[in-house]
Amino acid sequence: MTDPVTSPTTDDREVLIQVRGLLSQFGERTIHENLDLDVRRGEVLGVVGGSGTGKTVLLNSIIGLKEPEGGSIRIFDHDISDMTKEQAADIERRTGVLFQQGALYSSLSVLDNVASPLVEHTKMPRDMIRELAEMKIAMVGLKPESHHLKPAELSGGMKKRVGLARALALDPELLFLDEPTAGLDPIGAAAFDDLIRTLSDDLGLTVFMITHDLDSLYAICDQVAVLADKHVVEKATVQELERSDHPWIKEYFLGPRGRAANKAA
Ligand SMILES: Nc1ncnc2c1ncn2[C@@H]1O[C@H](COP(=O)(O)OP(=O)(O)OP(=O)(O)O)[C@@H](O)[C@H]1O
Repeated sequence: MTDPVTSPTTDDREVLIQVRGLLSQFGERTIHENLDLDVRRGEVLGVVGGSGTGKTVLLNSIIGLKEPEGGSIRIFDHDISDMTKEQAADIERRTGVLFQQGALYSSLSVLDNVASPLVEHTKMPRDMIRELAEMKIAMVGLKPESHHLKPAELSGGMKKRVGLARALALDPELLFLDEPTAGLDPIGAAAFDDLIRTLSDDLGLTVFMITHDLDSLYAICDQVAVLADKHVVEKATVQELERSDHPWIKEYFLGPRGRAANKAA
């Protein structure tokens, strides 16, 4: 089995996220126990696991929305349990998040949604904020006609793109995506995969992406972390995982859907 922490052993890129011995609980229920994970700069990491294995709880723990019951999490080399307000704000600025449901402000236009992190975190003049927001909207492939639309007037794919534009508003180094292609048709999902890969290549982004979408793993992920048995059982390339002996991984990659995704890749 591949060691989730040290694989690949020759990789000396900076570790942007380091999780050690994570313990996550809700009341009596333990979701994570002894979970270790490293995410290195420039990596596009897919996070997979059965439903309810704690992928979103892991994301929320890393970005500080859920306090761990034990273990440590370092992000940009800061221990998240021991940060000043300034350090926390700095990390927030360097991090973009696309939540599963997009989490757009329903009363704000597309332009104002994308501008909102710039308004909150910078002192830039209004004109400059507008210009930057327009740039991000173009970057995710949306036309200027979308600027004044409200979220209720957008398709699922457009909402995801607006959420992504907002996540990119502050030029983050690290991007978290929670099931970005869920709910998209296969063509929309493939287009979104391409967009994420292009952005990560062009901007040198490090990506932490929760997904159930095997096509996305094959299309864009350098590494895949598998959550099972309350921890990361393997972190490796998809090609390495195809040879894993772990029963869930075997079923996932070598079952009918896995074989189809492999063929298509
Ligand atoms: N706020 C909460 N209070 C109590 N239990 C919670 C809370 N948030 C999550 N859980 C539980 O933690 C477990 C892991 O949830 P999580 O959403 O991380 O799973 P997941 O792997 O992302 O699942 P899916 O693939 O279905 O989205 C689930 O059993 C869920 O019910």
